[in-house]
This record gives sequence, structure tokens and C-alpha cells, in this order.
Amino acid sequence: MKTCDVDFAIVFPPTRYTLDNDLLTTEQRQFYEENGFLVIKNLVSHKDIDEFREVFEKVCKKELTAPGMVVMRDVAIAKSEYVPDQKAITKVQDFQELPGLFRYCSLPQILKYVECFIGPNIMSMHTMLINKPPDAGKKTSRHPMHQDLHYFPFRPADRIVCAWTAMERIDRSNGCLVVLPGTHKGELKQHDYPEWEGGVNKMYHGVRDYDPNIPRVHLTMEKGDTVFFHPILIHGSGMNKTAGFRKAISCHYASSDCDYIDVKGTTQENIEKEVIELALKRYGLESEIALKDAWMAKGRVVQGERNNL
Ligand SMILES: CCCC(=O)SCCNC(=O)CCNC(=O)[C@H](O)C(C)(C)COP(=O)(O)OP(=O)(O)OC[C@H]1O[C@@H](n2cnc3c(N)ncnc32)[C@H](O)[C@@H]1OP(=O)(O)O
Ligand SMILES: Nc1ncnc2c1ncn2[C@@H]1O[C@H](COP(=O)(O)OP(=O)(O)OP(=O)(O)O)[C@@H](O)[C@H]1O
Ligand SMILES: O=C(O)CCC(=O)C(=O)O
Ligand SMILES: [Fe+2]
Ligand SMILES: [Mg+2]
Repeated sequence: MKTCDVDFAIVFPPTRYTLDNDLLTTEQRQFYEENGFLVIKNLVSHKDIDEFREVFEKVCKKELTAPGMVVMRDVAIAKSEYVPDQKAITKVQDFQELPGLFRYCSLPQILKYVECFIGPNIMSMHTMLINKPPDAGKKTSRHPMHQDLHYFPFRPADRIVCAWTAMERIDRSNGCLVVLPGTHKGELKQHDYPEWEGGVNKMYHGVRDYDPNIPRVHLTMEKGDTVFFHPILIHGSGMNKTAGFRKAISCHYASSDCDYIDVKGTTQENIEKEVIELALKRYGLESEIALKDAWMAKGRVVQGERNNL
């Protein structure tokens, strides 16, 4: 049901994190404004998810690959000998050139929601399929509490949103997302590697000084449920205590009207340094110009026009 614009203006407090739209209910809009995330049940069909799973399995078996795609193993087994198929793989990142997975980022039902947060000119900037392995006993399957904006050299933050879809039932037993509601209203914080005895995955930086009194909310989700969340929202994910590989697929979108920023002298300098070192190792890229170029090269317009990014 569409709310009349006049009524809307009267009943609704000022908005910052959402844009005027015909899709979100007043309650949903208020929820995102207040909490920085919104779960939409059953948004992606089981058929689509099963297809993404098949493509992922082919990637693990090296039957499929694509330029720029990063296939990452869990730190607990990174130095062990070859482990076949998906048992080795913790995450596939940057699959913008792999149509069988990238189709997720263009699903019209997802883009309809994304537009409510960032407007009509939508670019996919960062893509991941996370295959959280059964914990090898060192708790390395956890993802420390963090803010995704730490990784992104573009602004404004309010015109960036993540869509994260559960590819199966995900709850506390296999390591669901854990969020600190309302933290999207804060600032981007200093991130460092957590001091975990068992080791920590490459680039899994965490926030050290978040307020321990903010209640943690564990998001239990069914296959196909999708959460949209703000890049300053503090979140992480727990340990996978099951024998299965917990799967989720995600895309970070930004408005193409965002601008690149220079992260020199900011808390983001440490991640920039790691990214540059890696790029140097992998592609022989050197300057920070190249860092911006790398984002420009992996960003894809999925709706509207390409402006700044
Ligand atoms: C909103 C965004 C949030 C995020 O994305 S957070 C996480 C972002 N993380 C990333 O972007 C990291 C992506 N991963 C990668 O780039 C690669 O997988 C990585 C870690 C460089 C490994 O590259 P590979 O090509 O697989 O190289 P390799 O097997 O020959 O190993 C090279 C050296 O890396 C080490 N390694 C591999 N996987 C690791 C892991 N998971 N954690 C920590 N270290 C890891 C490996 O032991 C090896 O080390 P060494 O050189 O022998 O000392
Ligand atoms: N001791 C810890 N130090 C820092 N971060 C932690 C610690 N324990 C958990 N976390 C982080 O907090 C978030 C949620 O953890 P949570 O406690 O829900 O999961 P868990 O410890 O793996 O399992 P459990 O459900 O048994 O508590 C995750 O991001 C996790 O990485
Ligand atoms: O465990 C997950 O799927 C969440 C990962 C995450 O937050 C991230 O990669 O930024
Ligand atoms: Fe994240
Ligand atoms: Mg715990």
C-alpha cells in the first residue's frame, strides 16, 4: 500500500539513511534509520541459490575461473598441503567477471531495495561468496567485529549498502551475522588485526574499542533471506561449530555519484597499505593511483548511469 506523500511528511521523522521510495513500509524505513540494517525474508529463490551453489562448486574444482577473481583459503589450512574442492575454500571474492555468480548482483528484487538506500545509479563494488568452513579448532572461522567502510575509499557512506543473502539456514551454530544495532550512526573506527591466539585470516581487521554494552543481535536467517546493511554498522560472524560449510553471497553497492577519497592520514591507511602490497605482489601494481584504478576496474553499473566511481 502506498502512503500518500502528505501523510508521510507529517508522520515521518527526518530521514538520513533511506531515500523516498514506494517499496519500504514506514516500519521498515524507520527500522533501517534506527538500526542500520533490514532483513527481508525469502527475497532470493531457492532455484537461484542452488544455481549459485553449483557455480561455486565448479570454481572450487577449478572448472570455472574469471579475471580478477580471488579464491581464498582459511588461515588454519592455508599452509597445509593441497585439500581438494570446497573444503579448502573460505571465500571467493571479486566475481564480477563470472556471470553465473554475478547474476546475484543484478537480481531485480535486490536492486529495488538497494535503490531505497542509495538511489537509482547503482554500482556493484565488492562481491563475495563466503563459505565459512567448519572451525578447525582454532576459532579462525570467526569474522571479527568490523565496519565494512574500513575497506572502501569512497563516500558518502550513506550511499553505500551491502546485500547479504543466506544460501542455507544460518544461525548461531554455523556462524551467523552478529550486528550491533544503531552503530551505523557512529564514526568509522580504528581497525587492526584482533589478537586471536589461533590466528586470523588475511585482512580480517576488527574494531578493538566498540562499546561492550551495546547488545549483540544474532541474525538467524533462512535460505534466501537477505539483509541490507549500512557500511558503518559494526558486525561480524561467529564460529562455525557444525560440520558443514556455511554459505552466504553478498554484494556491496554504491551510488555512482559517490566520490573516491584519499585515505592518507586516516584510519584506513593500514588496510590501504596491505591492499597495495598485495596488488604489488599479484599484479605488479604500484601507486595509489593504481588502487583507485583497481576499484574503478572492478566496479560495474547494475542500474542507471555511471557517474563518478
Ligand atoms: C567489506 C569487505 C570485507 C572484507 O573483504 S574482509 C577480508 C578481505 N580479505 C581479502 O581481501 C583477502 C583476500 N585474499 C587474498 O588476497 C588471498 O587469498 C591471499 C590471502 C593473499 C592468499 O593468496 P593466495 O594466492 O591464495 O596465495 P598462497 O596460497 O600462495 O599464499 C600466499 C601467502 O598467504 C598466506 N595465506 C593464504 N591464505 C591466507 C589466509 N586466509 N590468511 C592469512 N594468510 C594466508 C599463505 O600462508 C602464504 O604465506 P607465506 O607467503 O607462505 O608466508
Ligand atoms: N573473544 C572474542 N574476542 C573478540 N571477538 C569475539 C570474541 N568472541 C566472539 N567474537 C566476535 O563476536 C562476534 C559474535 O561472536 P559470538 O559470540 O556470537 O560467536 P562465537 O563466539 O563464535 O559463538 P557463540 O555463539 O558460542 O558465542 C563474531 O564477530 C566474533 O568474531
Ligand atoms: O561471515 C560473513 O559472511 C560476514 C563477512 C563479512 O562481514 C565481510 O566479509 O565483510
Ligand atoms: Fe563485513
Ligand atoms: Mg561467543
